[in-house]
Amino acid sequence: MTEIQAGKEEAAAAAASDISSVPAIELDEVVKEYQAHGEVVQAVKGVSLSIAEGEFFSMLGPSGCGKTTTMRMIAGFEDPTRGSVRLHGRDVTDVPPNKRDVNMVFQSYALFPHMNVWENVAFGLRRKRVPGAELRRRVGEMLEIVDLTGREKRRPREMSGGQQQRVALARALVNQPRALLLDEPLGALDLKLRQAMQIELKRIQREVGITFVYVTHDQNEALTMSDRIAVMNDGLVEQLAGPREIYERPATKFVAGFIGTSNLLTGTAERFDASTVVVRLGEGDRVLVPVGEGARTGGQVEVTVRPEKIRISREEPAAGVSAVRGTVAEVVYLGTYNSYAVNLAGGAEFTVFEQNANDSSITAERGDPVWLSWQPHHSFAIGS
Ligand SMILES: Nc1ncnc2c1ncn2[C@@H]1O[C@H](COP(=O)(O)OP(=O)(O)OP(=O)(O)O)[C@@H](O)[C@H]1O
Repeated sequence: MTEIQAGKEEAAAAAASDISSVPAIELDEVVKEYQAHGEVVQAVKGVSLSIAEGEFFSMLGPSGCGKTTTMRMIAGFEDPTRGSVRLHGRDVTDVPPNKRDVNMVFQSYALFPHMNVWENVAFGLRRKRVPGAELRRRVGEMLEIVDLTGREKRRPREMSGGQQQRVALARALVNQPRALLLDEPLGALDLKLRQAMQIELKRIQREVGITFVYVTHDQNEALTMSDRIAVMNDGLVEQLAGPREIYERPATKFVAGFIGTSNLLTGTAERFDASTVVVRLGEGDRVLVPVGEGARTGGQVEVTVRPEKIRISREEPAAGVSAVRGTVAEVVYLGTYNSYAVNLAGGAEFTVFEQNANDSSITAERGDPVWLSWQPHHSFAIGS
């Protein structure tokens, strides 16, 4: 037995003895290919991930990146072309959806229009012939969790979109699945309701303690609710981490661009002192990057910095910070902050956010020459 095999066996034995350490969902090198008009489309190109019991896990990415296909393979609605799916330690790759102990909630709530709220939620339990007293208790409890007590007699058409979505959620949760899969469930709601429902969903998930897997193309939604996020692009996971790390330390250019706004600079990296690398941009400008933040010396590197970390000023900043010069191309007043588009001397275009903390005056107007500066630890080199 090799050392690696021995290590794997030990880990497996440890996992088996401690039920909570068995992941709720595991995908192992999952690939999905479709045949479309004589061509093979690879919707998912090899995804491996492990979702912990009780986790709020999101799959985030642009349209067509393979999120829904990945989720449908977890649910069992699609068979992987290659790779395997495990739920709570059991290989379910060939197990049909109704035997998987997961439930799915869709954007279209698919409620029964002729049934009232109570009947909609009770439907699954009736089919399973759950006895009357237990059924009433479970439906009642679930309606309380989704905050619909008192609305039992309403029909779906007599309710708002958010309320209907909560009925759909209650209907899925009342069956006590071990994991709930949600595919853009808030997609049909307007922004205000969506935001309210995001907080609601997170609360409900905490209360019921079930693993939630959430598919969305909305970065704010994923950042608000998730314990961890898998950012997907073109059938692959580009980064898998907590919201803070995804935002503060995007692993690739794609992630940096997809989550929030980021500014990119290209330059030549040189060792400056024991703790800092300097990236020279031409035009005399330079960016400082702490050693260990990926800026390999002796070649071209790309460095990124978020718009809210940058200070815009008319005067040259003090030494010790990264500083570049530019000209203001546009200023937009957005209430809580001002957004500047700045053309840098080296050719790049930067976005800078300036909080309206003190007064509503704007530091610079269109056409003004400015300095942009930020602390070295706010920038890091980024992979392509
Ligand atoms: N049944 C199918 N036949 C052929 N191609 C498909 C099929 N289903 C999905 N695809 C393709 O696979 C890719 C991934 O689709 P998928 O629906 O998983 O993406 P998505 O990230 O969920 O996108 P969206 O946010 O638009 O739903 C797309 O290019 C899509 O056109």
